Amino acid sequence: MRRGRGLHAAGAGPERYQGYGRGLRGISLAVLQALEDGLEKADADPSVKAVMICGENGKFSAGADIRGFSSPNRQGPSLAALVSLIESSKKPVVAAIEGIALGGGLEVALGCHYRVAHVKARMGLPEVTLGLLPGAEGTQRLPRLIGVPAALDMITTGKHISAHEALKLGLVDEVVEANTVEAAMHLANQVIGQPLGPRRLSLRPVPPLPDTDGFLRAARLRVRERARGCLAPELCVQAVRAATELPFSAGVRRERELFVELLSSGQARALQYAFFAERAVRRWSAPGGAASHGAAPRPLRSAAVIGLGTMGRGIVTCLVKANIPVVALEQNLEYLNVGRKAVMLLLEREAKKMEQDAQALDFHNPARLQFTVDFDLLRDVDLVIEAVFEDMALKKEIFHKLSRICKPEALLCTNTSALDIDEIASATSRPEQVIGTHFFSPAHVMRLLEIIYGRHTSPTAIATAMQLARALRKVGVVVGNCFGFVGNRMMFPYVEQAVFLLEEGSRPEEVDQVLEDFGFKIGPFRMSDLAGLDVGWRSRQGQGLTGPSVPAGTPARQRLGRRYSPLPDLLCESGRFGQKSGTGWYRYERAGGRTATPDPGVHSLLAQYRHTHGIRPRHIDQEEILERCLFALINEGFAILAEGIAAGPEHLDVIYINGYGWPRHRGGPMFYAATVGLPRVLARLQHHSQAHPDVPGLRPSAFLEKLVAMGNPPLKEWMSYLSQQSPRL
Ligand SMILES: CCCCCCC/C=C/C(=O)SCCNC(=O)CCNC(=O)[C@H](O)C(C)(C)COP(=O)(O)OP(=O)(O)OC[C@H]1O[C@@H](n2cnc3c(N)ncnc32)[C@H](O)[C@@H]1OP(=O)(O)O
Repeated sequence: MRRGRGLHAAGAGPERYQGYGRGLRGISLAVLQALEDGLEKADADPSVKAVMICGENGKFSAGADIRGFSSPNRQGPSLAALVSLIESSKKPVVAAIEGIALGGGLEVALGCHYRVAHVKARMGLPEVTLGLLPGAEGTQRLPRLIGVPAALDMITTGKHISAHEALKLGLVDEVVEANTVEAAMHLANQVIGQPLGPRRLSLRPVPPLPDTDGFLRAARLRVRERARGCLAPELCVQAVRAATELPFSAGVRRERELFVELLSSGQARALQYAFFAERAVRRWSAPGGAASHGAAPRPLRSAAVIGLGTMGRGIVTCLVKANIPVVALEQNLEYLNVGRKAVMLLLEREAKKMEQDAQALDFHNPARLQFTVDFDLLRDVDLVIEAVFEDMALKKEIFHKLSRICKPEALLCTNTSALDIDEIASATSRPEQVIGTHFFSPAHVMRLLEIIYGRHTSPTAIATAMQLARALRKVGVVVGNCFGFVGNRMMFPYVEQAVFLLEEGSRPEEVDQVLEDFGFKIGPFRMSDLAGLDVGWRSRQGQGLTGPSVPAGTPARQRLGRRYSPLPDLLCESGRFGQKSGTGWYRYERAGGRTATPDPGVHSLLAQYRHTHGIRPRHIDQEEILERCLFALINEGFAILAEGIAAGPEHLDVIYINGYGWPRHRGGPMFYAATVGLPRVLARLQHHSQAHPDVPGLRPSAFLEKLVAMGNPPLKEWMSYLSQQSPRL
């Protein structure tokens, strides 16, 4: 609720109370105080017959100030008390909901006796995504208004719903296309004198279900399954259960207890950190001095995608969904037809998911989506995304062609997960226009877009790529150019450590279980099977780590002077490529099957391998599995920060949460390291590297050592301890 239009009284002439804070920054104490004062004044003033509450600048409220939850000095009027005050007003109170009513904002609206929403308004209780629950009595009022199933869905998912959905659910009384404030005032005038008792949600019973207990038990299991290890969804279910079992006031007490439990959990802090980290990475800077505030993006009115394999298809789909006309190009008609069919299938599915907006996709219209084998059609596009397979020579050939054909200002993007952006750019006459855009599979689903600048990439190109991320509704993170960039570079030591653990005595399913219990969606071996073991195999062959180019006489477990595990290569040599072939680190019901079963074939392969190399298997406990995998990944993160490849630890965390299945309620790997404490991370790495001196990835990074020596400063200060960042732009 914002200054100027915070609270209006309707009836004997509208009256205005001022002094309300800044809506999108959350409801401040000043807003709470002003609303309380305004309501008391309105109740005491006989000339005021009804009250209308609205926001400023077309936004009702984004809810409580999230930064306030971690402030130790939270004092002043409480939001819950204000909501009760609104509900108990003797004069009808109408909420005029424009823009957004989220969290505490929606709870204020639930305290009102009537709610009018603008047709474009969106409403929700997203507290669960911040590790909390709607603690201003929302878990008690919403089920009374819209019933347990719909309320539980909103509260446990935090999803935003449209005004039309809200009307269908009975959350709002009216949806208007014109002036919401006037419509609310009109309604307020109409209801003057009508009894308010039935409109006070705290006095209503919760609509009964045939088997409320069974419904809530099933819901609890569902949320546990959906958000493994995450507390908030489960406590949300408990709060709604309280609404069904207790009188309103006791339910509110229970809600408060659960809220306090969540607030003091580390998970709320981690989730709120993730919220702000995702916003912080929008402000990018690169070591040469280029930064988001000084760079304007170019318009993105049309795009082309080269290569219609798995990645290209997903990228075309997200461009079409973002309303950007696309030219999709393949090398020959045969591949083009296969790609076209696959893209159309994806778009049909997306259209079905979007239901009423499906028409808007309009993907049968050639002006929106065109398939071709003719490079000439790329002449006028604003943006090209090359998504062919990871072959440097092929990519360079394509970029050479693009630099001859495309208009000079076109942004030339390469979708690569590891290759050198500078080398690709060197094939063009305009390296300042070349940038890496690393999409994650499936590209139309995954939220992350890693944006990699090369030595010559211009600030305008970076700004335009960030704009692309926003248009595609993705989280764009700008990083520097190195092998594997940020995400994959940190992933290598994690997976490598997991494989060393197999050599020493673990089984794939044991390692996966530990990491899945930690909260990863899938462990490293299931993940490798899903991605296809042949992908890494080809890459290692290209690097000369396996295959015929390995010099004769190279020891089986040594490469380039360091320990190497050939286990993944052995699997591939025996035709185990993961899900696609029906066998990998696990066995599947058929080629292309998805149900992983521990495979005795892999167990005997491991036993044989250990025997061949004289390794005596040992029992490896969960703590060692977790520490060696996670701390190796985090250790690489510190090296990346020290090299200036990323502007801060938030970047690494946002990449891991959005692209690699890192559990959001643990805040990202670098936040996790800060939670564990850097001295402990360092001590455990030292311990493991002493125990396994030849295993790579465990020797602590110099930056981690430095931070510990400097007294373990808080995460937001880490970067100030780097003496110098390597200029990369
Ligand atoms: C016993 C004690 C009981 C206490 C009970 C308290 C119960 C109430 C709890 C709550 O209300 S928790 C908050 C619930 N609200 C939210 O989760 C909304 C969060 N915000 C958003 O989802 C989005 O910001 C938006 C509102 C949908 C707008 O998205 P958009 O992309 O347009 O803008 P952003 O870049 O995301 O935001 C702009 C700017 O505003 C900051 N911000 C937004 N909401 C809040 C907030 N609630 N608190 C503090 N700051 C907020 C956001 O960080 C951005 O800041 P900058 O990056 O520009 O600095």
